[in-house]
Amino acid sequence: MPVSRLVVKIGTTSLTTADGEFRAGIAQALVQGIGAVRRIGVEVVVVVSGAIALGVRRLAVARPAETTRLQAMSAVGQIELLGQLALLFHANEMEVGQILLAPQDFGDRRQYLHARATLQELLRLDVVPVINENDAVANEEIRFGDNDRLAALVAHLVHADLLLLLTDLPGVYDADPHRVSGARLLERLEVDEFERVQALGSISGRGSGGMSSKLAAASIAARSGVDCLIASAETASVIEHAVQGRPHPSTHIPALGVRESARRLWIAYATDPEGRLVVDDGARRALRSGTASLLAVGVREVLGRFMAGASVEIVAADGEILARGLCRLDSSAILGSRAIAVHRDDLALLNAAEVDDHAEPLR
Ligand SMILES: Nc1ncnc2c1ncn2[C@@H]1O[C@H](COP(=O)(O)OP(=O)(O)O)[C@@H](O)[C@H]1O
Ligand SMILES: N[C@@H](CCC(=O)OP(=O)(O)O)C(=O)O
Repeated sequence: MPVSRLVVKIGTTSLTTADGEFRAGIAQALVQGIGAVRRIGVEVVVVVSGAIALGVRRLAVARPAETTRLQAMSAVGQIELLGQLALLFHANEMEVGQILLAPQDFGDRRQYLHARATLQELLRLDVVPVINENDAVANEEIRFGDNDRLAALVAHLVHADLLLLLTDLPGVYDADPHRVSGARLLERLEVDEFERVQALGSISGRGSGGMSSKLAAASIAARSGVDCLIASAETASVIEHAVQGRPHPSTHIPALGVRESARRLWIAYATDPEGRLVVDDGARRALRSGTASLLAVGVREVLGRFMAGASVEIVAADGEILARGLCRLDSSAILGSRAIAVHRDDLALLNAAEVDDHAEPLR
């Protein structure tokens, strides 16, 4: 299928050196690639990472572990990141507009519609939207923690045809090549084959997601009806090749023929569960039907302490993970209650092959 709208995500490891310097050469090549595909009519939305790494370098401190300090680093580095990128875009005769999104924006319908309207307006004005996570104000508990998922949710938001995740390796391997010698690149991977991959977090100390967050992003994309390619930012003409077919080497994760709601994908892949509900067989069957809410009477055990509104994992007694959802009750109020624990609107089944009655048809 020809690509008319592309979301390209460029990771920290591509845009910064190990010392936290901005990699102007790579950035310049990618901006030129974006210019080239725009000239053949492809609309492009860019998601970038690297604010924290640049901020750490600017303030000449060690990379902090503490969230508030990381957020402060991001506030400093974001200015440099967008400043450097804006210079490159302007030099290549493109206008850019910055959007900082928080994860909650995908859980709140009004915020979601606001973000979508602004993005659409930027595209109408022929401006390239450049997005990063709004680290400085993101809620610690439910941060994305990485921009891969953010990019995938943005791909859903703008009805992209393709999500291109650019990183430091040519794609997904069966194991992390930085840790396992002889790891093999997987050229094509279906969402239900992810167990073939030993995907681990980043060890670069700069990027935060690693390959596991890229696979989560690919799942979101697939369930949004969007194809996903994972490739190296250093592959020559990678953006041009991605819209014309595919770059070699790369990993292609094909779209599923559904478009689930963004809110559901946010619940499934971008919230951090604060507890677990172990449910009985009747509740498991009801959940599997895809149309039922989880009633508190079907919950056998509650693990963890959380307040109403928290994200929870829903598991069967044999340990099978069934779903994620936002629980309407405090953890202490579930057992013995006859109320709805997780409403079907706040529930996301975790099996990609599920039938989703809320799925919107593809456009
Ligand atoms: N199965 C895998 N295949 C490829 N890379 C993997 C795998 N598992 C873990 N990784 C790690 O993911 C890293 C890329 O993620 P990350 O450092 O977060 O980059 P980015 O900044 O581009 O998001 C790779 O450098 C690699 O060490
Ligand atoms: N918002 C953060 C993103 C960190 C992050 O997700 O990094 P990466 O794994 O490289 O996409 C930043 O700009 O530093």
